Amino acid sequence: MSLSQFRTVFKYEKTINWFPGHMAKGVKQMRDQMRSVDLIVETRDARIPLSSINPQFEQIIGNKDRLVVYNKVDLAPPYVQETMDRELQKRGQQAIFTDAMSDNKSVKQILAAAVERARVDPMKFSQYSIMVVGMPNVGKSSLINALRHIGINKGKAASTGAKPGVTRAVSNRIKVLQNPNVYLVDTPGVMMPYIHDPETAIKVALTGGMKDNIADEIVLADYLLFRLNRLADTNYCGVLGLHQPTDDINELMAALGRRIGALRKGGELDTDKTLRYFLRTYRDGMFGRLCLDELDEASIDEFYASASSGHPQSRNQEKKAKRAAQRQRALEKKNQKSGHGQQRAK
Ligand SMILES: Nc1nc2c(ncn2[C@@H]2O[C@H](COP(=O)(O)OP(=O)(O)OP(=O)(O)O)[C@@H](O)[C@H]2O)c(=O)[nH]1
Repeated sequence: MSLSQFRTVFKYEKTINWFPGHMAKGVKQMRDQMRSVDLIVETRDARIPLSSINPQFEQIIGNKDRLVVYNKVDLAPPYVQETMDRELQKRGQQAIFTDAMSDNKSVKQILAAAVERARVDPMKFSQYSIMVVGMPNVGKSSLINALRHIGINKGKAASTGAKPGVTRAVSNRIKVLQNPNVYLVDTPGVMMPYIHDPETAIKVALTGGMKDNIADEIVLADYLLFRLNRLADTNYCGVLGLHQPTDDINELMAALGRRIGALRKGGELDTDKTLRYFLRTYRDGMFGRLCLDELDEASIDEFYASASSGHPQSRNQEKKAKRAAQRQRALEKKNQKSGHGQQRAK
């Protein structure tokens, strides 16, 4: 079968939601501290320039001065920068594109923007405060560490990690520059309380924005395969050692499992190991620089139109989301308690 005969739509109806207690608490802390902050750096993931926009931040940020930072540009194709720069300008927003891990020059632009603003107001010169917000795992803490290193040549101040949800509370102020004195506040990654579009949730999970056990990994892998084929990007065949592109995730798993030797006793395929390998290969950027969102003008306009209408959430969905969040919090509390209990019993 050739690429032109492959699926053109991805059928999946279930939405995936992840809004644990620390996020609800984080939102409250952000709101409480908003008044003492001069600038919001809203961080997004350049691989999913639209899906990493959390409309909840609109309510939190309000009219505060905002800088949009698209991080992880090293993993996204260059057209993301051109397109989103133009689209944000149209909407009166300033965007900066960064690679927090290996491009200090890109990160420095955030300091330059802060200095420019602090200079305008002498009152702010001695103390200019920035709050860094964004969805989980977009690289907020990595950016803060990079800024601190560039600004005052000091080491890590914020914990980072490949898994989402490393930062669990709003941090104390972290100094990143002297004269003007610029301080940053790190915040926990915040997900939308309810993601109404299943595809958006899959993209966020695929790029590492949700805990792995929240989403069904086979669905993530199947979606990734679908996207790679839709992009007509068959680079994955070479990377994974496949003879030809396929539209069938089970076929891909079987071939890949054999190739990497992910087999259980008796020669049965170790699906979990193979899935993890496939997802990790993508997340490490081995398939090339890919954008999972459609960035044609019509899709972008549609996204903003739907976002500005408040992503209509039915009363039922709203109630469902609240109940899911409550259940998640209760489960976390229970796990914490049983964890303490086990520690005491040791
Ligand atoms: N390739 C690439 N990886 C990055 C970049 N920035 C951060 N990372 C990686 O992305 C992962 C998440 O980074 P963090 O800085 O912990 O993300 P965070 O937004 O603070 O995460 P939460 O604690 O979930 O809010 C880590 O494995 C980082 O090494 C980047 O610009 N490029």
